Amino acid sequence: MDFEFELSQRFFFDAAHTLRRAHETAGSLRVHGHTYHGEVSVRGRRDATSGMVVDLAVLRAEIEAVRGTLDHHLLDEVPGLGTPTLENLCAYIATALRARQLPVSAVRVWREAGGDSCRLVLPH
Ligand SMILES: Nc1nc2c(c(=O)[nH]1)N=C([C@H](O)[C@H](O)COP(=O)(O)OP(=O)(O)OP(=O)(O)O)CN2
Ligand SMILES: [Zn+2]
Repeated sequence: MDFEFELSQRFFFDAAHTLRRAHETAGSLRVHGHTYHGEVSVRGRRDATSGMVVDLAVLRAEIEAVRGTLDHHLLDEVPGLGTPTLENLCAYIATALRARQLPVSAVRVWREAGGDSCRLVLPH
């Protein structure tokens, strides 16, 4: 049976942002930081020889390259991110990893402190 698998790798990054919003505006407008947690999932079938969808070392290396554009950055200034919301962070990470030829199926970004979480699911 040729099963289809979903493989996931977690990571985190620390970054600053501001957020212009209609609600609770004061705190969000000042530059401040968060620890963001991320989880990237890739979907596919096993390679007959390696038994892998993709080597986790490759997935980790590609994530690290994208993580480096976010960690210890002011997210407002990251090219291609847009307003630094959880949704845009998910889309940014998914787009960057798909551009690196990874079969991304989902990206989740969350902040432990406030319990905020967002998950982007990409179509098959
Ligand atoms: N749809 C979305 N709504 C909101 C988002 C988002 O990403 N997508 N983000 C925020 C805020 O960033 C979030 O509530 C945290 O508040 P913030 O002002 O950024 O920082 P705080 O220090 O108040 O947050 P902590 O949770 O205390 O770290 C709101 N809405
Ligand atoms: Zn914030």
